[in-house]
Amino acid sequence: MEVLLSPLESAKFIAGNSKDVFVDEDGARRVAESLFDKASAAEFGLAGWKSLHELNPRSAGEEAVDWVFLVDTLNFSFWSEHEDRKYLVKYKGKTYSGYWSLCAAVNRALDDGIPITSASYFATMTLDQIRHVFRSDTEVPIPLIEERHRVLNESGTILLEKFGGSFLTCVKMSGKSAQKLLRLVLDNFPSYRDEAVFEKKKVSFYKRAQILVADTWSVLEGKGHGSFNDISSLTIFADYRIPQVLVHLKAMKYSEELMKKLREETVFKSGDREEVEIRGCSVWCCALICKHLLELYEKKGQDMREKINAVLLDYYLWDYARDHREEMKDIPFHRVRCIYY
Ligand SMILES: Nc1nc2c(c(CN[C@H]3C=C[C@H](O)[C@@H]3O)cn2[C@@H]2O[C@H](COP(=O)(O)O)[C@@H](O)[C@H]2O)c(=O)[nH]1
Repeated sequence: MEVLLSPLESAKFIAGNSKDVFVDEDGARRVAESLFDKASAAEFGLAGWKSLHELNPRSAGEEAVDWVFLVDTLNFSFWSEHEDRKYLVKYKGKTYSGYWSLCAAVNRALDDGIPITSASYFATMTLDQIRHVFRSDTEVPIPLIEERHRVLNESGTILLEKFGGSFLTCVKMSGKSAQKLLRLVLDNFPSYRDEAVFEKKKVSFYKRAQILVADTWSVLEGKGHGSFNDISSLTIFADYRIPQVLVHLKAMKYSEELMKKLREETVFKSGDREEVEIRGCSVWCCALICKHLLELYEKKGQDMREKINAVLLDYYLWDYARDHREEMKDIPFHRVRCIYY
């Protein structure tokens, strides 16, 4: 087996050999043009991570970084088999679904005095304690509860043994490099190794590892230990929502055969060709959108490389997908049960 390709190299290779998913270059350019005015607005920037999302930590201290590590260790697989029967968590008078239900459950536990973000606690949590912390306010439990138990015990034990129980220690070791922090996470935490084989090449997505680095950058407000000088080298995070919004915005297309399988709610396995093509083409499509956006600003004599990168584009598109659920209901998302996204 040859060398493992980086997420960006993987995306380019997959998009160049994909059979059922197509990146539409003109569509990507049109999306960039539609984002032109928004890209310089506040909600597109780093500050939006806190100002737009009430469940995210307000502070930028060690406990906020630990919150990010815990949440991103569990940041996977929130989709439900039936849209009308799903895992929901009520918190401070509001009902949260999907990814936000995870954050609501974590904040509910902290309010109840459960030190859920402390490695010394989650390293040895029992399955029953996990069931209690992530209990649902419907009859539908959080998906993959046993896997969540396993990855929490595993990650907590490693954080204790190698980093004194604090993810901030790991961040400090990265020397303000996003790529070094990404490498530290991948080398030490097995559940973050999100890889596949495509056309006999080893490809990578590293969705949770990259979003962990991005959320660390965000919670530290791009300052101090979080002032990563290479944050623009990250790709978007290949989940199951970004592909949906890219198809909705006509920057990406599926073959008829694939669309039929998605509409039939086929459950794919992690590493299936269709899944790898959907994820890889999404990453490549967003790399093109970023490139076009920067070129549009350059034509206006503006260097926006500090303001526009795949992380901020991803956050914007993910929030867009959340806010336009109704308009996007005819675009199916791909279903995989896994711990990677
Ligand atoms: N590409 C990308 N995927 C993301 C996120 C987030 C939340 N993070 C940020 C959001 C606000 C704050 O700024 C957080 O930093 C969750 N997901 C993924 O989505 C899926 C859940 O979707 P739904 O079932 O609709 O809740 C699941 O695979 C989950 O892993 C992101 O930002 N980008």
